[in-house]
Amino acid sequence: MSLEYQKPLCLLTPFPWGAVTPCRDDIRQLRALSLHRATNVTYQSHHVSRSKRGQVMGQRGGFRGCTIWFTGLSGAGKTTISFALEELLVSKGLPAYGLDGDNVRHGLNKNLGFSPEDREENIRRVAEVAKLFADSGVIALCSFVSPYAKDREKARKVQEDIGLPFFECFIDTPLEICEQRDTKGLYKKARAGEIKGRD
Ligand SMILES: Nc1ncnc2c1ncn2[C@@H]1O[C@H](COP(=O)(O)OS(=O)(=O)O)[C@@H](OP(=O)(O)O)[C@H]1O
Ligand SMILES: Nc1ncnc2c1ncn2[C@@H]1O[C@H](COP(=O)(O)OP(=O)(O)O)[C@@H](O)[C@H]1O
Repeated sequence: MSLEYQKPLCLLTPFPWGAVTPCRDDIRQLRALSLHRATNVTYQSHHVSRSKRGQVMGQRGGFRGCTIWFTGLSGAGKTTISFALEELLVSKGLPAYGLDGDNVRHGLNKNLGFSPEDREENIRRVAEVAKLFADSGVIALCSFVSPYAKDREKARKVQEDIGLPFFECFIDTPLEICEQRDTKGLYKKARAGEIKGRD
């Protein structure tokens, strides 16, 4: 498959000393290119079926793989609920794993910030990871602000396209309550103009 751009990378902004830095449109194009960089790759089928995996996962037998996706404001209670559910499921012999925004951003996604583009990429990667967990028979519990419906819909599609259930759960805590909690001091910083939605 060839990947050619209709539009050339023409919007480079020169620095006074002659170096160039890509502008936002260029970054979008570069990112789109980097997301589809590999060519000549062929999907390799596994020899183990989901039901076989289900037989060896957990103490309860049967395939349980799915994704439960918690979305909501910072401070809404996503992590609390997700990790409590993880504990409950594991205590009942059901394999579960909590993938949390703060944690994933320390590792896999530590090169991403909070611009709309970075949030989109954050959710795309996590959806792919959750798909692998779910396909292996684990209940993937994802707790991410994931503010954009289109990104959550893509995450759902990634799972449902291969027959894995996906449950979206909106933690509907009002902004005023989240701001009162402000466990990380982010709302205070945002009100003070120290951080913006993109920072
Ligand atoms: N600007 C800004 N906006 C939102 N969140 C911020 C920001 N800066 C840092 N943080 C911290 O990062 C956590 C959110 O990461 P996510 O990966 O869930 O965000 S997103 O889904 O990509 O929007 C979020 O975690 P939670 O508070 O648990 O939601 C914050 O601790
Ligand atoms: N249902 C709840 N009722 C009251 N406080 C809660 C509830 N869920 C979470 N909290 C508290 O709110 C704060 C933020 O919760 P957290 O799970 O970290 O939110 P998020 O992951 O959405 O940012 C924590 O101090 C937590 O103890």
